[in-house]
Amino acid sequence: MNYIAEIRQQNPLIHNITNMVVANYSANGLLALGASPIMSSAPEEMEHLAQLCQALVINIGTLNVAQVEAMLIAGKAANKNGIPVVLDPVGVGATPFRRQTVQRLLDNIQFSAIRGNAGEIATLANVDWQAKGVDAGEGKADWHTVAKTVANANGCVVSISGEVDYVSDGKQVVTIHNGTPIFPKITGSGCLLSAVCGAFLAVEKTSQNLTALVRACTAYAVAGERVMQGISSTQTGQFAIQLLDQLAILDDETVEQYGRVNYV
Ligand SMILES: Nc1ncnc2c1ncn2[C@@H]1O[C@H](COP(=O)(O)OP(=O)(O)OP(=O)(O)O)[C@@H](O)[C@H]1O
Ligand SMILES: Cc1ncsc1CCO
Ligand SMILES: [Mg+2]
Repeated sequence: MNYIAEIRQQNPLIHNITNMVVANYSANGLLALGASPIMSSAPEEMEHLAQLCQALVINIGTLNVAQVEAMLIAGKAANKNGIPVVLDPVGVGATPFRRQTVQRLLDNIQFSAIRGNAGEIATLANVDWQAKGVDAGEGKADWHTVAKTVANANGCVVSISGEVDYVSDGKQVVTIHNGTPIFPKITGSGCLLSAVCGAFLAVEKTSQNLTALVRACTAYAVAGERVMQGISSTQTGQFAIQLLDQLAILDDETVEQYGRVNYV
């Protein structure tokens, strides 16, 4: 399937319950790609939004108690309506509140995909890890096993982003060897990727969630590589802006041509 063409044609509405750092950037990134964003965390309107939207993205970056209530209502309503739900467990290892909230979300919501950096997914797999706040941090793990384990434990697709991205549905593991080390130098690059995963899942009507996630992660990393053809590795501000520009002109053929994807 040509996911990007489908997104531009269908213009899916993506509901994001996200953090205050990245709300604007994520909304602009979804618009650039050809989807439509709506950002909302009001518990009062979660059920109504589930009637209107084609995907839900839950991001725990700047949690508060009211937002957790909204996430639970929205996630359950999305499940009832058959809308895909993505979880970005931002900084889940950092505090007990984040850990407990992610556990509640996983216990009450059936996610289609979980997308996080190495530290976040290592935490979900109970791997010993030195995360640094919301950043990936340091440690060693067998990522094939971690991706599979977390996918099987939660009955969904799991994507671990980093120098290599690992995507698994619990059976297969796919590695993606695209991207640029400047990505972690801008805040919210992973949060936007999770929103982009929501847009790809929104147009995937045959439950090929592994394929949708692989294509989303490949497309996004290729867009980043194309930005770096025109700027230097210290131009983080330009990178943030021009990533939006590249998402706006990216097409499925380019992703196919430049994607370095291994099915293991
Ligand atoms: N060292 C690297 N080399 C190449 N690509 C990278 C590298 N690190 C991250 N990426 C790419 O950056 C993108 C965002 O992933 P990253 O792991 O930085 O997210 P994140 O840590 O969740 O970000 P944030 O929490 O700031 O939103 C992905 O497409 C990933 O492939
Ligand atoms: C910096 C930061 N703090 C909470 S969320 C966030 C955005 C990157 O995940
Ligand atoms: Mg992140």
